[in-house]
Amino acid sequence: MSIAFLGPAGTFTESALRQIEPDPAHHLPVASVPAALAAVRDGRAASAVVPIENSVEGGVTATLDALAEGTELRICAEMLVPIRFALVALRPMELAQVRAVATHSHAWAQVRGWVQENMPEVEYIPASSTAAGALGLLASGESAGYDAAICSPAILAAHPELTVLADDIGDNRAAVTRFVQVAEPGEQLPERTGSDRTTLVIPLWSDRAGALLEILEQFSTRGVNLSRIESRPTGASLGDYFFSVDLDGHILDERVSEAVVGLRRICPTTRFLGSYPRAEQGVTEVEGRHTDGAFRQARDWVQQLREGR
Ligand SMILES: O=C(O)C(=O)C[C@]1(C(=O)O)C=C[C@@H](O)C=C1
Repeated sequence: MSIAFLGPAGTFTESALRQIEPDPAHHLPVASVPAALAAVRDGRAASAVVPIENSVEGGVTATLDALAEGTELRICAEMLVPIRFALVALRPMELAQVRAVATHSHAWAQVRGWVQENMPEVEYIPASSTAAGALGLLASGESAGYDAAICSPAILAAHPELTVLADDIGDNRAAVTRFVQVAEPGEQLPERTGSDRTTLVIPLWSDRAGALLEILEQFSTRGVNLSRIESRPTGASLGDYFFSVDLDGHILDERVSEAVVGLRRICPTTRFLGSYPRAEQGVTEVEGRHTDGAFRQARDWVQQLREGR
């Protein structure tokens, strides 16, 4: 079965997808992140690849929100894609001649400085993806409603008829986006590698003082490092938030499972979105008192006490 992704071909998401499935015959392009997750939920796709975090813009809110609601899905893999943007048009033109430019909102946010400096008067036209903006130019020409698009230079391989007006225009040249592959729960958990990530959704169950501290303590007392924590409105009412959290470690690590038990006791609607290998190389450092062995030893000791020994 195919893998759904934010299409069309030529998006950064497609570059991420190619890392795990190079054959386009197995790719199912869709128009949005919620549509990609819906394709998994209704069985049209075996899994989906969606962006989750950008090193410049932070969490991809469309993904965080769509994973936090609806039936539970599980992240089973992650991929990193270096982000480089090109400004393309149908013909060579001066930057001053460009009146409107289309791209994805996340891409727009990452070229703001360059645009301000080089095309301060240009109008921004939102597109469902970077590739959709570029292909819209090719499909509709002058009547597209814009005369340039900001997209991945990868699109030029399939569409050499596009003219590059400017390349490498990102405000941060080291920008990277992290993508995740998401499937239905029920598949086996990805194996523990020693360099894993776990993603959780934690609805803030109370707005009393110290509620967030109580959540964080579950992790800190077990030596679990959080690599991302973001609050998102649930949409139910003002002040009603959930936290989207990434932590270093696997649910099969004792320190992580103990932290999740503690969390679930104080926040019974905590959602587990999966444990999966980190894309970056390296091993998660764990202090002696937080290793699996230390947890087991302490538990065995308590067990003996409970047995009256
Ligand atoms: O529009 C695309 O090409 C995408 O794959 C989406 C997306 C995103 O949503 O962040 C992916 C990476 C870039 O940071 C910009 C846009």
